[in-house]
Amino acid sequence: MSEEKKVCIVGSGNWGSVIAKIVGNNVTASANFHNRVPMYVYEEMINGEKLTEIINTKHENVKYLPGFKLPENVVAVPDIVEAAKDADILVFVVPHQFVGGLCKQLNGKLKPGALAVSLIKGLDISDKGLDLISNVIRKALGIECAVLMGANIAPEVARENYCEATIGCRDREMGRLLKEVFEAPYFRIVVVNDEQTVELCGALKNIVAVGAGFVDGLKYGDNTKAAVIRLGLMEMVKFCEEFFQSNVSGYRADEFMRICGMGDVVVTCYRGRNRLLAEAFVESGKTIEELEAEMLNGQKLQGPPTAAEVYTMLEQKGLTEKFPMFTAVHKICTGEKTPQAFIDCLKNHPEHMMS
Ligand SMILES: NC(=O)c1ccc[n+]([C@@H]2O[C@H](COP(=O)([O-])OP(=O)(O)OC[C@H]3O[C@@H](n4cnc5c(N)ncnc54)[C@H](O)[C@@H]3O)[C@@H](O)[C@H]2O)c1
Ligand SMILES: O=P(O)(O)OC[C@H](O)CO
Repeated sequence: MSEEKKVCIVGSGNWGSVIAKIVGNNVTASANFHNRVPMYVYEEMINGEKLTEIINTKHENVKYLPGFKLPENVVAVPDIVEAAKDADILVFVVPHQFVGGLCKQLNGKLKPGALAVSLIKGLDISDKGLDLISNVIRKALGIECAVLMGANIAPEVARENYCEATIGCRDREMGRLLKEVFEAPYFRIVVVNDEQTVELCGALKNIVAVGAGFVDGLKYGDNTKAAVIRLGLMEMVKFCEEFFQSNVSGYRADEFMRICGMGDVVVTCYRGRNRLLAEAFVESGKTIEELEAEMLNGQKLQGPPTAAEVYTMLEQKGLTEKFPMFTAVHKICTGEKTPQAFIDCLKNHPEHMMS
C-alpha cells in the first residue's frame, strides 16, 4: 500500500479558506491522503483572541470566510515551517505580494520530493525582470509547481454553486493527483499540460477587471464592458506572445477559451473585488489603498499591483503603446491619468486599426 500523502494549505484568506474546506473534505473521503490538513494562518488578533485559536475551536475563519464551517481536520497553524514541514503537497494560496517572503522561510525545510501547486493570481517583478509566481516557488524551493486557476469567486464556491477550474501541470501523474485533491461534484477540473498560459490568464485578467470597474464607475453600461473584455483579452494574448512565447513552455491560445481564460475574465469583470474597488475608486475619488482598507477587511487586491508590475516591464521594453489598456489601468490607479482617459484608450485602441 502506498503511503498516504499529506497536504498543507499555505494561506487562509478568502480563497485560501474555501480551498481548505474543499481539500479537508476530499482527504477525508480518500484513502490516498492523510486526514490532517495543516493550514498556515498569518496570525492576527480578533477581539482579543488569536485567529488560529478561533479557527481551531469554532472551525470557522470568522475574518476571511465568515458564515462557513471548515472541516475539523483543517488545523490552523501560525508557523509556516511547522505547517509545511511534513507535507507532500503544498497548496500556495496567499496574495502574490507575500509569496516571496514565505518561500524564504521554507527554503531547506521541506520534505524531499514535496510538490507544490499555486492558486495565486499575480506576477513577480525583480531586477531580473518579470516572472511567474510558480517560478518564484520553483526557484526558491527547488520543487515542481503546478497551477490551478479558474472563474472562482470564493464566496460562490463556498456556497457550493457549480463552477470549474483548470489545473496546468506538465506531469500527468502529478496532474491526476492534484485533480483528486481539489475536485468536487460542484467544482469540476480540467487538467492541461500548458501550465504557463493557465497561470498568465489568472494573473492578467485582474488588470482587465480593474478596467471593467472604471467603466462601471463612469456608468458606461454593458456594451462598453463587453469591449473592455474583448480588448483586454487581446492584450492578454499579445502579452503572452511578447514575453512568454520564446521560453521553454511557450504559450497556447487554446487556454484562453478555457475557464481559466475567457471564463475568469468575464466573472471578474462582473463580480470580482478588483471590479468593485475600481468602480468605487471612480465614484469616491479615494485612493485604491484607502478603499482596500475600508472595503475589504484585510483581503488584498491583486489587479493594481499586477498592473504596476506589468507597466514596469512594458516601459523598460518601450511597449506601452502596444498595451494601452494595461498602461491606462496602471496610470489611472496611481492618479497620473483620470478615469475618463480609460474611455479614450478604448476608442483609440490599436486593435481598431486596419492592417
Ligand atoms: N478571493 C477569491 O475569490 C479568489 C479566487 C481565486 C483566486 N484567488 C487568488 O488567491 C490568492 C489568495 O487570495 P485570498 O482571497 O485567499 O486572500 P485575501 O485577499 O483574502 O488576502 C488576505 C490574506 O492575506 C494574509 N496576509 C496579510 N498580510 C500577510 C503577510 N504579511 N504575510 C502573509 N499573509 C498575509 C491574511 O492573513 C489573509 O489570509 C490571490 O492571488 C487571489 O488572486 C482569489
Ligand atoms: O475578487 P477578485 O477580483 O480578486 O477575483 C477573484 C477570482 O480571481 C475570480 O476568479
